[in-house]
Amino acid sequence: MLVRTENLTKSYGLTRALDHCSLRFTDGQFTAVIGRSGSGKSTLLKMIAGLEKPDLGTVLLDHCNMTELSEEKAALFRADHIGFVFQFFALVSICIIQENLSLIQETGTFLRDTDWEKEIIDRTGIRPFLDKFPHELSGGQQQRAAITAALIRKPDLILVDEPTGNLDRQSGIEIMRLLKLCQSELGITVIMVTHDLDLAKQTDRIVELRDGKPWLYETTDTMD
Ligand SMILES: Nc1ncnc2c1ncn2[C@@H]1O[C@H](COP(=O)(O)OP(=O)(O)OP(=O)(O)O)[C@@H](O)[C@H]1O
Repeated sequence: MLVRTENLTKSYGLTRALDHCSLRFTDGQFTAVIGRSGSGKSTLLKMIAGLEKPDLGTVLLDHCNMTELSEEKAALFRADHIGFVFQFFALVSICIIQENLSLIQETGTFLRDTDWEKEIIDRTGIRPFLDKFPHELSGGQQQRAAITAALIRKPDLILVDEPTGNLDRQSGIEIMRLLKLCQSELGITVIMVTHDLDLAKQTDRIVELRDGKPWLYETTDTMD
């Protein structure tokens, strides 16, 4: 999915979180969004997902103008096209992992594809945990389950916020391997917010936000 933001501007009271932010994320590209705390990274993800409306500017996901959709239509579009992986895992705590995966498949217009479900469960390696509750898993295992949940509806875009923030190093490496697999083998556009420059350098491209505006870097010539 091609993602474009044009002049995206959003203020909260007197704080300008995004300031005429224009960016382009090519179809199938893995981009890291970095920047200091408060530079607007999470706000950018929320706007791209249509979770909040900007004060000014547009978000285009392929040919869909997210900023013009009603809340209901934006929710359906998200369910059909966007997968989310957030730092504090988006799993329902009172449901076992299998139920979590089923819940995700029951919204929007997605027709359940059991072959795909099996494949993705094997690739993320969570089959042994399907009958467990989230609290019975380690942080890395929970994050793998969250990535499975994000992938199970075959999204065109995955939005990731601090995927390895509270994980040990080995689990972090495993999560990055899975995210890279989403891009390289499944052709999904991945946009990942992170504070971790080592993670960012593993992607195709780094975008730095400063005061809600982009500074662009190519991965090969960044900050070494
Ligand atoms: N719902 C909100 N209400 C008020 N202010 C907000 C809200 N969301 C974000 N902000 C402010 O907008 C600015 C950008 O916030 P944002 O969360 O996008 O930054 P960030 O780069 O993701 O920060 P961090 O790296 O700390 O998560 C900050 O100054 C923040 O305090």
